[in-house]
Amino acid sequence: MTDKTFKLNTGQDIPALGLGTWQSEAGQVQKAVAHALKSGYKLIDGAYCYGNEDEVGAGLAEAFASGIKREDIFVVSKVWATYNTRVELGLDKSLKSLGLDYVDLFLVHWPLLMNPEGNHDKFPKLPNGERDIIHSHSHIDTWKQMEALLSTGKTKAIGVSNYSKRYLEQLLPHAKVIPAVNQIENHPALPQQEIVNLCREKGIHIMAYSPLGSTGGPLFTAEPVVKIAEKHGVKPAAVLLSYHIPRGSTVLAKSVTPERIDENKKLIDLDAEDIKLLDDYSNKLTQEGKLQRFVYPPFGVDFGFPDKS
Ligand SMILES: NC(=O)C1=CN([C@@H]2O[C@H](COP(=O)(O)OP(=O)(O)OC[C@H]3O[C@@H](n4cnc5c(N)ncnc54)[C@H](OP(=O)(O)O)[C@@H]3O)[C@@H](O)[C@H]2O)C=CC1
Ligand SMILES: O=C[C@H](O)[C@@H](O)[C@@H](O)[C@H](O)C(=O)O
Repeated sequence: MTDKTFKLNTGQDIPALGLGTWQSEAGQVQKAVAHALKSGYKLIDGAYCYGNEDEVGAGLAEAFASGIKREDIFVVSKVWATYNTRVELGLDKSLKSLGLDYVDLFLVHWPLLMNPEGNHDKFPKLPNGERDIIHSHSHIDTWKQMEALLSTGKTKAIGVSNYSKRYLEQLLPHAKVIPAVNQIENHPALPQQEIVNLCREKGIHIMAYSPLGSTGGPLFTAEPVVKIAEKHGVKPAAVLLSYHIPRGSTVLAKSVTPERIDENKKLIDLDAEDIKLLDDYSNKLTQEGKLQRFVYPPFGVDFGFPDKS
């Protein structure tokens, strides 16, 4: 599955499968990135916020030294929320850590501004312990800065992350460049179909994050996932990752474990019966108000996600 790609609205090919690096510890992530690239992965998803782009960069360098070419891989980074009024500076910092002169895709990580002059580079806090957010900032102004990045050559494409339908509808009338991507949490327990449908209509590619349910893979025991895995003789991870391919989405799987990095490449073709089983499960959770969102940082901001609004 590592050779399958989708087309972005920029004309670029984006791999269907990528290695995630959130919470990948320094000391492990270099090896994970190098191992993934040497074993055929073509996409690495990172972010300034993850605090490990130096090690990701060391992994890239290791892969390049083994003969992998820069132009054959797709590197993603994201501007962190304290840099949403300084996106080029954010990108420069990521590029320096990664040891690259461009990324293939640069995303707005979250559509809000945390105080750039606050008491911490990434997570400024107020005296009461809440995150220090500049509520008067418009995410549309961040997007205008993102658009200006394209002429610098430091990124081939720009996109967003954690954008709800409501936020996309605010942004799109003001966008000179339609985001190439919206990276969102997506799995059968959080299909976010209204966002996926709008993105499809507007030509915005979905990158699905936390496909296994994030840390520890809590979705491995979901009933339809187990059933489909047994039917195909694969592990639940293969079902959860494969779910995204017929949806036309790129899927990001994080692992620092070489055996799992290898295992996660082995996606399967889900048949119509499997897809119906997973869709029925999603619909049931939606109707019962039991959707599961695993990544919802304590920003204290209403991002417009129906399960959280
Ligand atoms: N834009 C955004 O705001 C966000 C983006 N992301 C991106 O998406 C990526 C993936 O999402 P993430 O939240 O990390 O979680 P995932 O859903 O990818 O799950 C990762 C967890 O599953 C474990 N795991 C991986 N493969 C297997 C396997 N085959 N069998 C058993 N366990 C397995 C990993 O363990 P181990 O590593 O120990 O092997 C880790 O604990 C992130 O790393 C990041 O790049 C994620 C969240 C938010
Ligand atoms: O990409 C992964 C997530 O969005 C992560 O960057 C955030 O959850 C961050 O740790 C936070 O606490 O705000």
